[in-house]
Parts: sequence; structure tokens; C-alpha cells
Amino acid sequence: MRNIPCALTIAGTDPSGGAGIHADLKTFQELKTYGMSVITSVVAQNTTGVQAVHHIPVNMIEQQLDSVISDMPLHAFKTGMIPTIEIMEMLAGKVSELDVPYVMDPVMVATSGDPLIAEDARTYLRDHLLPMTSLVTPNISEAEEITGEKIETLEDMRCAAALIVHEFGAGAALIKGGHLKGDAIDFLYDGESIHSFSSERIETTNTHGTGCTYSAAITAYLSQGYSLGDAVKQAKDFVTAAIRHSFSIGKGNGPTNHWAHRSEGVEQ
Ligand SMILES: Nc1ncnc2c1ncn2[C@@H]1O[C@H](COP(=O)(O)OP(=O)(O)O)[C@@H](O)[C@H]1O
Ligand SMILES: Cc1ncc(COP(=O)(O)OP(=O)(O)O)c(N)n1
Repeated sequence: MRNIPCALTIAGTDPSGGAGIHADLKTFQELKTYGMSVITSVVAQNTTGVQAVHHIPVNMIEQQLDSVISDMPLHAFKTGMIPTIEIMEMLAGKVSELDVPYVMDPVMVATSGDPLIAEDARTYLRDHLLPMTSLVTPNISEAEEITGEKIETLEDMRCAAALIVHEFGAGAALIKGGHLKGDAIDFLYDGESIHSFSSERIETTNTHGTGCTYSAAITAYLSQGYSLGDAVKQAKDFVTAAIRHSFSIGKGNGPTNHWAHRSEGVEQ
């Protein structure tokens, strides 16, 4: 393992602390990874939904990114909420210069149903940023949006993962099954074979920020030099523990517990 693994998140905020930049930095910290952040949008949100958004001007996002990459070591990075095409265009230019693993959580809509990126930005994300990724981590509805195919079965998930790599150019695809029924099964296609990662479904509505936490944990493990498969396996354990011991706080979908893994013996 490297002396100080360094990871960056490029994403929006969540003042209630469960999702976005906040979830990412908590996860990096828990996994003994030095965390850095570039904020794309200040989001007034909580466990009940999104109340308002204020996007950061694109030149200010670019300056934040330049501040990090001109000075700090970087071993892996992730993107979450990238709200507009203008911001995506700027990031596309910058990301191509970063020669470290890139994990994209293709955030489109919050669990509450509130949109987090512009309608026209979805196609841009797929056509211009997706091909630059080492891994993309869509949930079912995001995978449907990317592929244009309905996903209802485990076989549909496997097909979507392969399609996202071969048709749309992602380095690898992890389709998350959190929104299907039955066990929580995710499928990783790495360009050669399909791997599944499964846990029993936990009966809870406290799932605010699960996708952010999962992709941040994968990024942290990649920054430590783990292979993609090992990074996803350990991140799955991390997010499962975080959901199992999630917090019933707030009036809506409560947040996950980022330190739950300490008592569940997740390897670090
Ligand atoms: N109730 C649950 N019990 C166990 N694991 C879950 C549950 N809900 C989601 N997960 C897992 O949490 C991770 C995030 O998945 P998902 O909820 O589909 O993503 P998102 O938060 O982006 O919508 C995946 O590993 C998924 O299998
Ligand atoms: C700023 C911000 N980014 C992403 C999300 C979506 O988070 P996710 O982990 O997909 O899950 P929910 O929060 O939607 O349950 C967000 N809410 N805010």
C-alpha cells in the first residue's frame, strides 16, 4: 500500500451530511485515504429531498481543480453531481490529463426524485465523459437512461453492464441492484467477464447517500492500489455495513453510517 493514498471527489454538497461531497470525504477518511474535494454545486437538501441548488461558476470549479492538481498527489478520483453541460465540457478537458483511475457515479436524480443535473446534460455525460472513465457505477434508472433499455431482471443488469462498456466506452461498469427486489446484487463488467457482488437486502428506508458512499469507497481502495475487483468487493462490504447500521435521523430517508465497518471487520 502507498504511504498516503490521495483521492479527490468532484461533486455537489449535502448540508445534512449524508450524500455528495460530505459522504465522499467521510468515506475517504474512514478508509485511511487523504481526501480532497472540488465543489460543483451547493445543494440545499436533507433527508426529505432537495430544497434549492446553486451551481458554482465554471471558472471557479476549474480553479478549484487546478489548485488541487497543481500541488497535490492524486491516486484516484471520482465525480458525482456534474449539473450542466458547460461544467462537463470543462471537466472533459481536465480529466483527460489525469492519469489515475476515474470512478464516475452518474448522478442524475436524488432518491427523493429531485433532478440533480440538467435534462440535456445526461446525453453529454454519456457521450463525452463516460468514455474517459475507469469505472461507472449507475443504479438501475441511471443504467436505463444510459442504455435506453428497460432493466427488470438480473440478466438485464448483466446485459446493461456489457453494453455500457462496449457501446458507450466506459472502462468498466458496475450496475447496482439496490432498487430491485430481493437480495442487493450488483454486477461488474470489466470488459472481459462479469462478477457479482451480493448482500442480503436490509429492511430500511435509511439509504440517503448509499451510491455516493459506495463509489467513494471504491475510489479510496483504488487509490490504495487495489485491483478493480478487490476494490469493489471491499467497498460493497463497507456500504453494506453502513446501510445495516444506518441512522434513523431526519424526517425522510436517513443517512448511512460511515463508521459501521469498524465493528464489522471490513479489511482495509
Ligand atoms: N436495502 C438495501 N440492503 C442492502 N444493500 C442495499 C440496499 N439498498 C441499496 N443497497 C446497496 O447499496 C449500494 C448502492 O446501490 P443503489 O441504492 O442502487 O444506488 P443509488 O444510491 O445510487 O441509488 C449497492 O451496493 C446496493 O446493492
Ligand atoms: C450532491 C448530491 N450528490 C448526489 C446525490 C445522490 O446521492 P445517492 O448516493 O445516489 O443517493 P440519494 O442521496 O439520492 O439517496 C445527492 N443526493 N446529492
